[in-house]
Amino acid sequence: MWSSAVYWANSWSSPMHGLKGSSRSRVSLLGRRRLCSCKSPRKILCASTAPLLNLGDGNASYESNCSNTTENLARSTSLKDEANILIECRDVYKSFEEKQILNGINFKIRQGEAVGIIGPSGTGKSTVLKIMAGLLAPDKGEVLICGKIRHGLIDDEEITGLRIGLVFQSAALFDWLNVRENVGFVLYEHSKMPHDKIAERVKETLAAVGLKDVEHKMPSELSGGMKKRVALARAIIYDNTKEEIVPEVLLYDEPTAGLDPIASTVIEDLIRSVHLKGESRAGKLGKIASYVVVTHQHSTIKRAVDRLLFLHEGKIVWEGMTHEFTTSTNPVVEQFALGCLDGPIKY
Ligand SMILES: Nc1ncnc2c1ncn2[C@@H]1O[C@H](COP(=O)(O)OP(=O)(O)OP(=O)(O)O)[C@@H](O)[C@H]1O
Repeated sequence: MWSSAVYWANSWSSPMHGLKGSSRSRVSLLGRRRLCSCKSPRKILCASTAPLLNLGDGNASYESNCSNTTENLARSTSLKDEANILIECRDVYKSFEEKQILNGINFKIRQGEAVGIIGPSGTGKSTVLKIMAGLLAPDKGEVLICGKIRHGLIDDEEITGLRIGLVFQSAALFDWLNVRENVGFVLYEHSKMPHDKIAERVKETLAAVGLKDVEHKMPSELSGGMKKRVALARAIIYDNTKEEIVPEVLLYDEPTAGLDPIASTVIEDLIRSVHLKGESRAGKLGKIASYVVVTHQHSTIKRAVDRLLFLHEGKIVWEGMTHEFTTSTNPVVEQFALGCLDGPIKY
């Protein structure tokens, strides 16, 4: 049976920011094992053994052009299909001290979906990702992983069969490790692959995100866009010597924040493309998995997302396909889409 695992696909700002108590102590165990001396926690990985994905028929191809980027996954995903729900939030509430952030949110992430979470700043989008990833527990409500209620946080032993990766917003690659060690982290920590094979996988994965000859560089020597690509490589690297690749959902928190339009396009296309490939030792293509992107950028919504959830005042107030977003007559969505000062959203 596959095991579930939540990992820090990419710890842009400190991954421990916002974590308290047991979560913090568990996550703080992340560090070098072979790369440093501490022991790794049972099921928490620092980067992904992400299955790179196909669209189910094994023949899916990805064209990185403007016209078709939002359509492929949408076609393969029927919203009426209640089967294959990978993650579900049921009536989830969360507050921080006196402040009520989530007020009973409900949504499902199905196999193969590319979902965006949008909404005003401070409305709780990152909190939703952390709850989905199991880094924060809801005060009330349930999170179901592959139909099973998750009772605890990331080290829940009961959930099997799905990996959940969280890709943080700000570039905080481990600054004491070079690019090879950062990208290969999960393989050094959690696989039996020999180091020379890991180095090969790192090289291949860096090539997949358009980088070469950077393995020996330190994060401080990289531009912001390069750091994001390195972090993406760390999120998608996987052990291809295994017979099976564990299905996975990747959660991206503002992956294009702070990038120029062209660098954003590169990342958006990478987010799409890395979900369409992947092969295990047995030559099996990776299982279709899904991803969720929290973003404020229109280009990211258009290029990297098929379905949108709009979060406002602690609730999902609108849900629809990306192309419906700009034509919605929901006043909250309309105001947000047009960037108007007048409307129900108050700043
Ligand atoms: N660990 C925490 N402790 C206390 N307050 C928190 C914590 N995490 C988040 N918050 C608060 O919860 C609210 C929602 O934060 P969150 O980061 O989820 O919003 P967001 O919608 O992702 O915001 P943005 O779009 O600006 O990134 C904010 O007011 C934030 O200050």
